[in-house]
Amino acid sequence: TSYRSTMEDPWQKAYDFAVTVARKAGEVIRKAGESEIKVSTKSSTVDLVTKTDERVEKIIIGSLKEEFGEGTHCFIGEESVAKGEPCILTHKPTWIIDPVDGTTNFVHGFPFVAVSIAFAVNKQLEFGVIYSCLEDKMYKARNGKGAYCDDELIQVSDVKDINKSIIISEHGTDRSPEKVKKIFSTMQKILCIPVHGLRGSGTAATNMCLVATGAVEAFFEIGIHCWDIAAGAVIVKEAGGVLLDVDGGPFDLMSRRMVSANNEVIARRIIKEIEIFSAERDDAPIQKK
Ligand SMILES: O=P([O-])([O-])O[C@@H]1[C@H](O)[C@H](O)[C@@H](O)[C@H](O)[C@H]1O
Ligand SMILES: [Mg+2]
Repeated sequence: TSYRSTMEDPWQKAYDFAVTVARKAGEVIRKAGESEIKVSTKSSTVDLVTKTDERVEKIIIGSLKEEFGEGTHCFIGEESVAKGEPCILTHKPTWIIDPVDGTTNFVHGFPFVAVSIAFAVNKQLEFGVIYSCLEDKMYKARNGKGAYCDDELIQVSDVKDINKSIIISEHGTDRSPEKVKKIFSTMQKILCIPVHGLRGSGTAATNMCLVATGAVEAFFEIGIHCWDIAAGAVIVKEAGGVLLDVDGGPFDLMSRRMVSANNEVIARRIIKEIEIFSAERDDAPIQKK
């Protein structure tokens, strides 16, 4: 019976629903990109936000609340947190949402923009859905059940030789000279290992899908947020990849930093070159004004 299957697989319905909502959200973003986009800024003059980010987050969270009930599920959404909602992962079923990952791309018409929806229970990520809406590619993965792009199983690359790899990194939105210097110093060292190439799509979510499909060997960044990487973390892991902290320790979703790679050999080789700088944790206590 459906009751029994629900009991055996309690989050399948949520997973399927997330895919539907992500597709719907992506359609809204695609349409919005066809007309004029009004841009505001957040943490810095290059940290962009648009009405579409806010509208799409409302659509996603609204649909999820309607389906799963307000009190029982928690929500961490990029634009809700920007407006002062808490960003703390508890044991409760929690949705982690980036309505528009790659807002700068969206504003400029650079063709990589993604909707990222992840779901965690007991602080463990259960599934992740990333809809790369301009390419019309639906990436998804459930814990223990493999990773897919448009219903085809995906796998990380089997390259172990760093000299034969492509690595992705991003610059983020903090442009303080000391941090930018470390970012470029790291990139220079990696480029000169040498690797085949350095890339960046402008969205962390899409970057992680590129690791998952084997198009690149690794993606790392300091300064990202949990909503940029939560869905991607499940997709990379289920595609056979690994996640680590930039210091080689275990991956921590709220730490604002991460290395995702096809295997541990590549991950640890990259980690050797990373110049770490500080980024305040996503779950740091909000400072009283
Ligand atoms: O602001 P947003 O476009 O949702 O997310 C950004 C993108 O993922 C970008 O690739 C990464 O470099 C930034 O750190 C993120 O903030
Ligand atoms: Mg983002």
